[in-house]
Amino acid sequence: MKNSLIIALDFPNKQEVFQFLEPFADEKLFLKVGMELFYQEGPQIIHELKEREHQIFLDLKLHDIPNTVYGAMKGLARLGCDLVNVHAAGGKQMMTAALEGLEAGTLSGRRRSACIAVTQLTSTSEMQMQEEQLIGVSLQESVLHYASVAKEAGLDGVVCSSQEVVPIRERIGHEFLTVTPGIRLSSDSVGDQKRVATPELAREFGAAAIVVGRGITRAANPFESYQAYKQAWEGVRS
Ligand SMILES: O=c1ccn([C@@H]2O[C@H](COP(=O)(O)O)[C@@H](O)[C@H]2O)c(=O)[nH]1
Repeated sequence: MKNSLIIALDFPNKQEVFQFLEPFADEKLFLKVGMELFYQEGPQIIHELKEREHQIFLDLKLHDIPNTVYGAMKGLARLGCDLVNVHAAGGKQMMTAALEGLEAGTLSGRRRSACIAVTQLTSTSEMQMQEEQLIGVSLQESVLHYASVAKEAGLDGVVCSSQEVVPIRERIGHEFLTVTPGIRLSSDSVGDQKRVATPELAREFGAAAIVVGRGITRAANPFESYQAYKQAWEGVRS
């Protein structure tokens, strides 16, 4: 998981996924399946990607009452994904229930999926957070608070922007995973993301993994673009 580049498969169906993956035939990738693809293709898409020996982040961002999240995670655990997630805003009890569900549903002899919590979406700016969520602290404080609650609930890490990686690692420790979307090369358009960073900057900050979607999937040459992101992300690690 550490030092991974995770490709967000934001496609409407599996035909487009497998067409996208054609040039990557020799690569074992870390792939993120989100709501768009999972709601169309269901669990079968996970089985098919795992058969090809890719690692999977199932990004469904569960957020509901603890009992419902427990049941949902128990079911998802059987898919054997490497990483799953919830929204930290669901609270500590909900996050604990998510972990309990995962543990209850993990098949014997298998490792349970790592579970992380979304703090503040990378498409949220400080002003939006304060005005729309009526949160009266800085965005960094809000992210740090959610990260601390996720740690107390026993989760393995968080989804945050690269900009919050250093304070999270200082407060919670270097083993706590920081998975960072909102990654752009300096030549890319930012789109709907607000808190962005280049792969180089994410590496310098110490992010555990970066998530890249459109910069690769919508590139004229996705394979070349993947190589460019990978080179920038891997750089020379200290
Ligand atoms: O805070 C978050 C949480 C999840 N995401 C997901 O990551 C990718 C990013 O895609 P890009 O095309 O590189 O912007 C996407 O699947 C989001 O659902 C996020 O961006 N921010």
